[in-house]
Amino acid sequence: MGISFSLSQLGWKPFFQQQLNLDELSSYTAARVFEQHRSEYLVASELGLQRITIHPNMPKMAVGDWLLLEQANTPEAKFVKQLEPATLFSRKAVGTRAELQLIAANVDTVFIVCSLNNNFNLSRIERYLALANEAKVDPVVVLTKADTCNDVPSFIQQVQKLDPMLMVEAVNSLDANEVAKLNPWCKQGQTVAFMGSSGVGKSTLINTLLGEQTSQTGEIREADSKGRHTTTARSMHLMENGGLLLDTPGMRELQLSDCEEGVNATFNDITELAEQCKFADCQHNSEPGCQVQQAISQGLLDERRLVNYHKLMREQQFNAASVAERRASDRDLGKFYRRVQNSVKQLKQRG
Ligand SMILES: Nc1nc2c(ncn2[C@@H]2O[C@H](COP(=O)(O)OP(=O)(O)OP(=O)(O)O)[C@@H](O)[C@H]2O)c(=O)[nH]1
Ligand SMILES: [Zn+2]
Repeated sequence: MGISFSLSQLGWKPFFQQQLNLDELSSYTAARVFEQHRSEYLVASELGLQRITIHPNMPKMAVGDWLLLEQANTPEAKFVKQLEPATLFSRKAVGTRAELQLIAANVDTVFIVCSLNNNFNLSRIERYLALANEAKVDPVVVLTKADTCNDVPSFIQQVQKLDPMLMVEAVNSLDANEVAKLNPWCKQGQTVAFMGSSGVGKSTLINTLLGEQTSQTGEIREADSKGRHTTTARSMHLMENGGLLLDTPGMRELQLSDCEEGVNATFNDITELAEQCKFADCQHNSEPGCQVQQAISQGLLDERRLVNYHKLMREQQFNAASVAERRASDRDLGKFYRRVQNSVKQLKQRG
């Protein structure tokens, strides 16, 4: 097992402690999922890193999840139960069965990465904010490639206008001194993850945040994993200043689906105005007494923001509905098969 961790290093919080009774606290070991593979999880606990084989009767877990182990210090370590996650990124699987795919659990902060070049896009940032809000994870907008931009403050201001409480930082991801601006969210026991479109500099940022630690954790895992490959697609890493960095490709492909709450939270300026509209079902188009339109005409609200609010709302509804439809059509197909089987049976019985 080699390396060992303290519970606080691993991100243990009162929220998890409260889920356990005294008996469980004394008999079992709490462990956190660091890597997810097809047939096993790599988990970390006070006893170190170890592999847990996935059994069909185990609940589905994601990187970042907490679980309890029995006899954790033996090769027979047994999964006892999964703890309820404090936050969760999930998505509806595309396919015949409408399954919920768990992407990342117990993330404290998500860095919404956007570069300061022609890729800069406020509506895209709002989309990521909706996902973060739905997952109940605190967002921080990280504007990368600040070194290539000659008017950084104006971009920061534009993002800040989306929400005066929003955290925004501009960095050159290649410069560790600048990336240190993110340290307040990367302290011991804090878990961070990343969202952002391709090429904005997520990998660069991640490498800078991991610093020297990349190779160190790599070596530890190599020694531990009996020669298996050290890097993995879905994994957590320790950062130089003690935080945990969660990097999984699923985060990069997250879609808006069934996240009305997250969208509304992102646009709470609009939803608050909407409460004052004359008509309860106001669509904020050209209805009389529309407070949203009034705010736009007074220059208090960006029309782009209203357009994007409608767009994201429709998108999440559409994705959620198509999942429900898939589920319904699956059921119909199931019924059809059963009908056919029954009539075959009846025919056989008669024959
Ligand atoms: N000048 C400058 N270049 C950067 C910065 N961040 C990233 N880059 C460069 O931008 C390019 C893309 O960065 P990546 O880190 O690969 O981007 P990514 O978001 O991980 O992209 P995917 O792997 O496609 O998801 C690379 O050539 C980086 O060196 C920055 O802050 N300043
Ligand atoms: Zn209205």
